[in-house]
Amino acid sequence: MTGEDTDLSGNDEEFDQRVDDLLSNPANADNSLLEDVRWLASAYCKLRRRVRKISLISDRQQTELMELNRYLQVVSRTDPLTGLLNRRGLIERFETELSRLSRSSTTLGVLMLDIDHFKRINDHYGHQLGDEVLVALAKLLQQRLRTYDHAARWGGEELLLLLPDTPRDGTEAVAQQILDEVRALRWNARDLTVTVSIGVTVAYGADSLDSCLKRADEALYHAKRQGRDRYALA
Ligand SMILES: Nc1nc2c(ncn2[C@@H]2O[C@H](COP(=O)(O)OP(=O)(O)OP(=O)(O)O)[C@@H](O)[C@H]2O)c(=O)[nH]1
Repeated sequence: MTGEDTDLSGNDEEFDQRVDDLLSNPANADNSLLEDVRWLASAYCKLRRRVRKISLISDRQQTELMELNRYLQVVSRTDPLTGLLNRRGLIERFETELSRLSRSSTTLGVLMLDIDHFKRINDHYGHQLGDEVLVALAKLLQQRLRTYDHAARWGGEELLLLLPDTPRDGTEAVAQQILDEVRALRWNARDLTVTVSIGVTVAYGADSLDSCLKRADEALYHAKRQGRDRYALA
């Protein structure tokens, strides 16, 4: 067969042009292979379209997969009732903050907060109001804290707050403000007053997660023992 060049590799436009040239060349008019070339060129075009479609789909699937992954990352670290971080989410943030501390001279305020007599609230006003109390406290904390603070539901009625770059007096001031703001909240059940107790500690340098949690827990225990609706320091 006569053609300037029988190498059909290269880009798509070039390929199409070469096939056209081959087919329209009068010297090839009687060539018995012409039909085969026409058929192959058409099959190749169809194949090309399919490959394009498949790669578009796989790009879209990849984007969807990445979005799903991001969503799962958030959901698996969020408490469904309050929208705060869950324990897993907070542990990750805590470890990041502690590793930052080990390379700086700043301090990290840690507050472990527990609703006082929550069992009585549930028993007296019902579990649904108990849930409402948890949601309202979470909202108060989210509004109260700075954007780079971290708030989590640590357990049933226990919340944990991390205040990066916050010294002891600043951490105590936040604890006192939270106590006052929670006490001032008003509820649909008018005779209900909710208070919290807070265990406060401050992490420095090479502090470990376990030791911070232990101190915050001990401090919380003291706050409860000393009469609740207060913070204690460890
Ligand atoms: N409504 C509701 N209650 C919960 C939830 N998680 C835990 N609780 C309840 O919280 C109560 C905690 O009770 P306790 O550990 O005895 O503590 P408390 O009554 O708050 O007493 P103090 O901590 O000593 O002041 C239990 O009755 C749990 O059932 C929740 O998601 N929603």
